[in-house]
Amino acid sequence: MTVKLGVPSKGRLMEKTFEWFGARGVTLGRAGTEREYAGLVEGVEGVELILLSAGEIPRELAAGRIHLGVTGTDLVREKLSGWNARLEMLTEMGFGQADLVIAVPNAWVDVGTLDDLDAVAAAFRAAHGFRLRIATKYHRLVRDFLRENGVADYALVDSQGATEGTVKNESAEAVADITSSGDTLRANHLKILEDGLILRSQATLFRARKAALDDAGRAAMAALLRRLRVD
Ligand SMILES: Nc1ncnc2c1ncn2[C@@H]1O[C@H](COP(=O)(O)OP(=O)(O)OP(=O)(O)O)[C@@H](O)[C@H]1O
Ligand SMILES: O=P(O)(O)OC[C@H]1O[C@H](OP(=O)(O)OP(=O)(O)O)[C@H](O)[C@@H]1O
Repeated sequence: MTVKLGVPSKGRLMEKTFEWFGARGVTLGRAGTEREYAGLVEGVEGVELILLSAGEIPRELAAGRIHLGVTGTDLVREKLSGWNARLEMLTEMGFGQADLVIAVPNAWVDVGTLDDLDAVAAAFRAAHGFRLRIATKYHRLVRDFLRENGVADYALVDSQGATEGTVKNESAEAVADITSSGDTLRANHLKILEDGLILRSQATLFRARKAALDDAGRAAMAALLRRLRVD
């Protein structure tokens, strides 16, 4: 039985993951064209590369359909309740660093903290007859964070991309999204609340606790982890 390794299928996470494995003597690559999601592995026996959306990797690991997977800690925490019981974090990989934050328009000069947001949210509802909208794709993490911080009078609006644009487009008043350099927030005239950091994330190698392996698979897993120096 081969060890199934799930890696993001595109963009910076895929490229950096290939580099990270390459630096440890394991060559990962695409088989065929850019649109083909089969992978190649060289330098270690018995390992199969599966290219997947970064957002699907947590669930594939939890279901035991892949044995190892690379994705952001933000996506694992968002997609899996009780993630720790289902996945084991093997190593942080030192790239894909990003912060999940709550941001509001720069023009809201009186709003700098979550308490201010809470106050504005109540006033907003009274004035407009609907709740202040926060656009995000991180529903679980944002709801938990706002509940813990006593902010209740809001509605989440689902946004699967270009989230910072929702304020200008008037489909939300605030956003909860990933920021790295801060360029996207600045370009969209948004500021992070002083206590608005929900979590810090980076690309991480995870192992599925549930995925079964036979003797040959266990030997391949041990050899791979030795090579990656995470055993
Ligand atoms: N600007 C950024 N800099 C560094 N890491 C980032 C940045 N934006 C997102 N990430 C991280 O990259 C990972 C993948 O992000 P995202 O879900 O946006 O990927 P995607 O390319 O849209 O993937 P999918 O195929 O799932 O749609 C997440 O863990 C996220 O934290
Ligand atoms: O702080 P910055 O360095 O500007 O990076 C942050 C941006 O990067 C990500 O978007 P991505 O490019 O992955 O596109 P998306 O909108 O489809 O998520 C994230 O959603 C932010 O929009």
